[in-house]
Amino acid sequence: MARVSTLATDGRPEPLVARSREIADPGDLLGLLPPSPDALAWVHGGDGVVGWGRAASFSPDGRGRFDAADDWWADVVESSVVRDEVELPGSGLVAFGSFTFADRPGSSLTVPEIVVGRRDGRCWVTTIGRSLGPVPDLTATTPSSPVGTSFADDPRRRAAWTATVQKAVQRIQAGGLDKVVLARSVEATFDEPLDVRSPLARLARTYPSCWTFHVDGFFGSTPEMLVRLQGGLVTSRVLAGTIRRTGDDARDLGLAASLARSSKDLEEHEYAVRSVADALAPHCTGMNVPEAPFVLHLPNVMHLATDVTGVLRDDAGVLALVASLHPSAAVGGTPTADAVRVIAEIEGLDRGRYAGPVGWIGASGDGEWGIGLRSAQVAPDGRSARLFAGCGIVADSAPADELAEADAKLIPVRDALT
Ligand SMILES: C=C(O[C@@H]1C=C(C(=O)O)C=C[C@H]1O)C(=O)O
Repeated sequence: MARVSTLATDGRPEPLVARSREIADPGDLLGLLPPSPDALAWVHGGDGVVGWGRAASFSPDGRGRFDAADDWWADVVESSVVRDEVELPGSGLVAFGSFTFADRPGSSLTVPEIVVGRRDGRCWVTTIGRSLGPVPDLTATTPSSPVGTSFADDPRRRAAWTATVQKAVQRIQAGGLDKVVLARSVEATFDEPLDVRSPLARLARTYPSCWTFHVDGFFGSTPEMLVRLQGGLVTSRVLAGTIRRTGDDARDLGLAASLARSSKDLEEHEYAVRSVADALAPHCTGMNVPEAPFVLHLPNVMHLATDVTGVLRDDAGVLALVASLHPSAAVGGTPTADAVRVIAEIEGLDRGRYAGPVGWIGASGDGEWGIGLRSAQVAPDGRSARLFAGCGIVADSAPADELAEADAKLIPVRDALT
């Protein structure tokens, strides 16, 4: 089932006209966003795309949501007229999107009316609509900081989650399962409706090596690239295996070395890399799957990381690759289908878009989709947000350590909201 919100009388998307023009550097991309829930963002180290307005949108749901989105996008592209004077990833016609983790309603693809992008020192603006629009005024505004944030994370909820982790450990020890990724959520409330541009700016400043995103109130800064397709090159950054930082650099280096030698973490990592490599293999030739991971250092945690690459050998667009990859073992478990069933049974949480794919697609089918981690979903009235974090549970996981790891993964959004 899917709902198309922009329809011509024949049931197809209305034709759009998109034009991208190079512009002088407009400054920080996130600073240009208007104070509106329509704001869309995907930025990484100052580069990326931001957008606003709604030229067209689509809300697919259920198991077929990726294929439905891919078909809708093909129709939009086919019926549109695109004049791209920039020809960089993210210029021309683009849609931003976010998909639910589970086969449920709540996913969306949105073609904005205005997109502003930056890549390697070049900047552009794209206007999208029923007819050719003028270049808008691009002025930065200062977002309002969150007011009166409080988090509901009492000892009872924390104990309930460690009991769930223990349950997962028992299920794994009983056989048939290697790993289950369990998540928890913490509700934040605010005295005034949240201006999401404020946490976005904080996240982008503090986590420049992550991808900072916002789609329909779902925001965060993810370190994990589910898949990027660019000019036939496929890339995925797989993360699994985590250690908390202490704030003492020398000690953290020692911890990074122990992470790279930890058989529990290496095994957990291997499951995740395998699931990505196996999902990409039918679409790729010349795949490179490094034998050993590197350690990715973030301000709050360190992860074992592997960049898997390949050359596209079929005509799949990035959404078809997303469909093959989701959910990876990094956010589901191993074997993934069984692990996802256990998650539905014991986690007791509607993940919504958390741990689902989030990113953008261009007219050629290229695009970038991260996994929606280190994230939160803002309520429609802006007065509360639900933060999410999860951990890969294996046979010898200790529930208290997993709780501490989940706390460390909540830090980016928590800090950005206070
Ligand atoms: C599930 C999350 O993170 C995932 C789980 C990891 C782990 O268990 O070590 C590491 C990175 C992510 O793939 C999260 O951040 O919520």
